[in-house]
Amino acid sequence: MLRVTALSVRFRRHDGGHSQPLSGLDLTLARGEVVGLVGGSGAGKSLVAEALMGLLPRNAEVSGQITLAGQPLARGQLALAPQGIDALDPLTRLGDQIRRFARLAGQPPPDVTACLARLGLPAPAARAFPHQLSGGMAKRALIATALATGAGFLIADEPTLGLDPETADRILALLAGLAAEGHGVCVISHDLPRLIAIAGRVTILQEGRMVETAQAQEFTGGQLRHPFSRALWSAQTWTGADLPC
Ligand SMILES: Nc1ncnc2c1ncn2[C@@H]1O[C@H](COP(=O)(O)OP(=O)(O)OP(=O)(O)O)[C@@H](O)[C@H]1O
Repeated sequence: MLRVTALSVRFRRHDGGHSQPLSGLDLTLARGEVVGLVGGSGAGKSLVAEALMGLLPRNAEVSGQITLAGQPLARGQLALAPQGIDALDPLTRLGDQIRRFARLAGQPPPDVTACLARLGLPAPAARAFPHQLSGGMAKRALIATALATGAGFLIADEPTLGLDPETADRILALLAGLAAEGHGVCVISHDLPRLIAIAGRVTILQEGRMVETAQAQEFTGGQLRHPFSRALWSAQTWTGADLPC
């Protein structure tokens, strides 16, 4: 079980002050499950991912506990498929990027074709540069590079952003499949209706603070406890049916 307790992030500013965009986040993630992380823009979702991965800049102060099976989380146990496809190296073919991720994580050379096929990507994609991939292929390529590390836990940051509904569904089904294979998968998303189709629990962030963690069925069952959670849900499921013509 990956356990995050009281995770906070503070940035020191040049003027000697500081900002604190994340305070007191608690999160658990077990192998075999998908957990969602949602919130408005700027709520701190990507910060959570970057803090867990140790990717924040030097002026960041991260506090809280991050443990896996009771021990401090070690390098290589958690992988991130970042939000932006610019995280892919624009000058390196995808197959070589997958090999590089595996090598840097101390893994044996991967079967690139199998890595691609696992994400529904065709074998020729191994020879493609990132600019030659569609948005949906690039999102899957980011997941492929993360999986090449061999980590048992994965964070996918906005894996469906900007994709058509069919491709978004396919990517979320892939992530659910990874959980079914035994990964622990945390999905950061703005797309709550799609997210609750695969996530057992969803943690809701508002302006850097966790307002609640709800079971997926609490969204559809009208049982959300916090007003912000209810507002987030109704904003995404509003159909416009009550709009006067
Ligand atoms: N390096 C940094 N220095 C200072 N503040 C930062 C830094 N990185 C992020 N922040 C701040 O942290 C807050 C949360 O940012 P974050 O990227 O985590 O939001 P988010 O919830 O992922 O938003 P979005 O859904 O728009 O991607 C923002 O106010 C942002 O300005």
